[in-house]
Amino acid sequence: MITNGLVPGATPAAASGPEHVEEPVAYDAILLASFGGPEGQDDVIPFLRNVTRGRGIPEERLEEVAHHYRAFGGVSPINDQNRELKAALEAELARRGIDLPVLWGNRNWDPYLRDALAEAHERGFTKLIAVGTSAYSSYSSCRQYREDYAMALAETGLEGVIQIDKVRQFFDHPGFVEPFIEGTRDGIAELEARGIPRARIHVLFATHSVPTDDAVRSGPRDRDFGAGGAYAAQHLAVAEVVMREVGEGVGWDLVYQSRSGPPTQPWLEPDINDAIEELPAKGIEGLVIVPLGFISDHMEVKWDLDTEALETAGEHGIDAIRVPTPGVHAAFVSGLVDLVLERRDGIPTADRPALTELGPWYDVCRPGCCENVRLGFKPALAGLEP
Ligand SMILES: CC1=C(CCC(=O)O)c2cc3nc(cc4[nH]c(cc5[nH]c(cc1n2)c(C)c5CCC(=O)O)c(CCC(=O)O)c4C)C(CCC(=O)O)=C3C
Ligand SMILES: [Fe+2]
Repeated sequence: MITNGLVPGATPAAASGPEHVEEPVAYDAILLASFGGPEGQDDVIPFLRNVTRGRGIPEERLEEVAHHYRAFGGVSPINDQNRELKAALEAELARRGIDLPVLWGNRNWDPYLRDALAEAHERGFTKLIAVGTSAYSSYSSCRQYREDYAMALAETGLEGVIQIDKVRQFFDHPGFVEPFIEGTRDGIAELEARGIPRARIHVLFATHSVPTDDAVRSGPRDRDFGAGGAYAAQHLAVAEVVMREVGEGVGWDLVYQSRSGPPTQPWLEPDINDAIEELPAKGIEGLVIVPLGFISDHMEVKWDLDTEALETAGEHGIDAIRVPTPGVHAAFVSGLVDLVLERRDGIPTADRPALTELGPWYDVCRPGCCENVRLGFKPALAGLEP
């Protein structure tokens, strides 16, 4: 258990992290913002059209993804997971005596962000703090949320009436990382208990692939994070923290999953299945898959990892374990509440917990953060433009 907000031996809020804190704001409510997913077979195609409108996703890819949802009765697990997260946040807020209602709205399916804003307006709320179910920086995980907040305000005519701020990207917040540390420790221990020595165990940290064009533009325009941009750098930094804590003598890599888009468009690689195929030649017998890019066990986890990647491992004679996502882990829920409070109270950067030298991340995104050149410029909240 992390007690002081920092993993022992990990880097505290580093002087090199961004110095960027906003004034305190008396928020009226929390806006839990998520992706959304279908809740029955009839929703599958309309949902996929919502997600991919204007994106140039090939028809075959849509059919393939529709099949994943169909295999689960047309119901994405993500909605129930968000209902549970909302209830857990409410319970934690009540436990701490904090009077902040939680509203829930999605980018791509019912209940939509615009529904949550309409409810906020009815209840007389004018200052919302958004908590997105997305920890890292990239167009899909940062800017697209901010564009959709702006669009939902425009759709409801509430521009200038309701203010929406967001908590920082929380990839290196202890509440998000601790469940992965625990899961990785347990996964390695379980494989050892099955008789596999540490030298023959490998850890693959899995996250969603994104177009390399998006990856290089992730994070602020004026900071250089290397080839995969802030997106890859943040994942690598968090994976290093996890391995430093519990991975002594065990090898690891960062790998990608759920690639979409036309085959001509480069996306981040290697794919997790390709990486698994290489493991037997390296003498690996046991594999721990850490879904580092994800908050809950939604379809990308249930299908791409639990169905496909575990099958690939089995085909190659590798004993594999997929560790849990943060879900409603107590540390994660309480960390999200801490993120809201640090923002509400304007806690200085130096007092904000962050386990990597990249953070604590910005309250307000810097100019050009997480741009998408393919889709062009769209207005976004909670960032400094242009
Ligand atoms: C970085 C990232 C995250 C992690 C951050 C975060 O969590 O926000 C994420 C999460 C998710 N992605 C999800 C579902 C989908 N993503 C798609 C398409 C895409 N994802 C992309 C990126 C990401 N996606 C990208 C670059 C595309 C190409 C189209 C585009 O440029 O936007 C498509 C269309 C079909 C396809 O192309 O695969 C679907 C159905 C669900 C819901 C799962 C459920 O229902 O349980 C979740 C949580
Ligand atoms: Fe996605």
